[in-house]
Amino acid sequence: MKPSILFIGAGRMAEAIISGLHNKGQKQINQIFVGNRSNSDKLKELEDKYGIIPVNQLQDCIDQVDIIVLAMPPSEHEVVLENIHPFISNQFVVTIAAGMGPESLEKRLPYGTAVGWIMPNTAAEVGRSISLYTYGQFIKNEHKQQMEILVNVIGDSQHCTEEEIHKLTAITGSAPAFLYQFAEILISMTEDLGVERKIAQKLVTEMVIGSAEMLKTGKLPMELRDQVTTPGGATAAGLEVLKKGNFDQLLKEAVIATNKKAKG
Ligand SMILES: NC(=O)C1=CN([C@@H]2O[C@H](COP(=O)(O)OP(=O)(O)OC[C@H]3O[C@@H](n4cnc5c(N)ncnc54)[C@H](O)[C@@H]3O)[C@@H](O)[C@H]2O)C=CC1
Ligand SMILES: O=C(O)[C@@H]1CCC=N1
Repeated sequence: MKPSILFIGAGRMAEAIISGLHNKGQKQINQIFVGNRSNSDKLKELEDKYGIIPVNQLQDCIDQVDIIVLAMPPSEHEVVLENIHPFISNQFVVTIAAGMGPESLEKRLPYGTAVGWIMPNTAAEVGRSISLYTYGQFIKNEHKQQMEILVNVIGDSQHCTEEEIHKLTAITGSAPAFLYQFAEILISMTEDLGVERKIAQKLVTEMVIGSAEMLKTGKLPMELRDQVTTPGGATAAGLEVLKKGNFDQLLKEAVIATNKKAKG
């Protein structure tokens, strides 16, 4: 039987997964219910775009669903799990929140509840997330199939341990923001050189896409960097500035700070 899903939280990440289910998962799922803390306009928008069923009282629909996706901020998990606890029978409860692994879900749900954790990224919006996922201890085959539906409609995926996801949250979940920061600076500098914003954005975007395609060939980043860096040439002068400014160390510190904050 095709599973029905309840999303709790109707933000950016929930919409990206709902959109993926709408576009690619229609044949594999039954109904999608969505509940939000506030903002009924957002639920109406999702209803119009994807045909979801808006939910006012979560407890009214929990017994109609097979999967519950927790798509609200990590800080809201405690209260939401306490509220839904009495209504959980045999639903598969999956969180997408940073720092909220299966262990913390199991502690807050009835003993024996099947739980999972997905760490997606915002490229889910275009079906290109690399999503990390893991399970709790009460998982059955049907839950693995349900997890596959969720991760496959938003891109590629990698099964990990809970501990690995804690450590990799910065790398696959947050580092897109680091890359966008990098792009923003280059675009802004290009504009400062007198290039129109639209063109500047195109130049930097195509440079990033081309570089990503090169990485996909399987060549090592070091090898690709060396290909760009003519000995004694222009790029070497730029890389030297990054080295002197401790770019490597700064990036490492950003990763460590992100994971520290995510784990709470
Ligand atoms: N944005 C990102 O790149 C990623 C986000 N995540 C996780 O996804 C989750 C959602 O993040 P975003 O979609 O970016 O945030 P968002 O701010 O766009 O969405 C959060 C949604 O949760 C709702 N909400 C808040 N408290 C609630 C409650 N008590 N009950 C029901 N709904 C409630 C809000 O109204 C909002 O619709 C977070 O837990 C975050 O850690 C995970 C990976 C990447
Ligand atoms: O910033 C955050 O907390 C979330 C987790 C990974 C990406 N965004």
